[in-house]
Amino acid sequence: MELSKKFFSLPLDVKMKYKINIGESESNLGYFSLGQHGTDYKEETNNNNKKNNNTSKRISELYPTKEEEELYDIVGFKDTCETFMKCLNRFSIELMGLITINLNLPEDYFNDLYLNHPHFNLGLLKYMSFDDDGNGNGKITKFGNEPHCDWGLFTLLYQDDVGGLQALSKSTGHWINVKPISGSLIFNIGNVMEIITRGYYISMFHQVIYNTSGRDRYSFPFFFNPQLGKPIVPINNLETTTTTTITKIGNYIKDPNILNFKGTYNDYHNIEMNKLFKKQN
Ligand SMILES: O=C(O)CCC(=O)C(=O)O
Ligand SMILES: [Fe+2]
Repeated sequence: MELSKKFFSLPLDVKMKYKINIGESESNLGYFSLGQHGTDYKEETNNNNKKNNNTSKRISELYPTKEEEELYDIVGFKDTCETFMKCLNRFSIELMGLITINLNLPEDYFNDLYLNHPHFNLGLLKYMSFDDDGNGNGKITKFGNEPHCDWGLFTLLYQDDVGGLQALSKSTGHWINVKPISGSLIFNIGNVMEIITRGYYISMFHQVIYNTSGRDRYSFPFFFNPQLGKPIVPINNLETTTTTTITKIGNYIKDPNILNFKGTYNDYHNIEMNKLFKKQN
């Protein structure tokens, strides 16, 4: 937490050295400055396990070098991010095991499909606190993070104690505050989990409200996804009771035919990336 606060307090020109490179294959990696997200009022940097799976085509560095860590007083930044990702990856694999139990599948069901080389991303997010109320022309136009569903299998999210994350209740259609609980992680189902379980688990619309709390908010989402080249394979013989009912909130459209998706995780990732860039252009 302290290192991430220090990272975000570096001068903008330093942070921009690690900026996202739109057009690269993994263009969601790196640093996004405030204002680069349309109506989202957040700063963000994303790292993944590219060193471990050797699939990254990213050219520029994602992290400050050792010398830069010394220079900017953020010694341990890269190591801490990598250790955190390693622990969350191990925990995610355990969670996939628990999911097999819940679905009455053999315990090793997901091993070859998704768990040999999972693709994961760690986001470090800062939602700066603003003085205005976020309203324009009487309606809310500003968000911390616009309503959306996460894309992959699931997300594990650490949030500080400021608050602002909300999840959409399917039964009432109202936003519910996801109150910070010290020492906890939030488990959030993503779209790919909905596809492979044929809607047994449904991905959750969530948003972060525009921060006017008087304190900057920090959160660390860890996105756990299948390997990019692996096909998304729906589980046979799974009795499903529900299907996606809510498909559009704000600017985010969740494909109403999501359960018919066929292709690799990379194909799915590209569909979502294209939606994101279309929205931003
Ligand atoms: O900051 C948060 O609490 C949520 C972040 C989030 O939803 C995301 O990055 O996908
Ligand atoms: Fe999210």
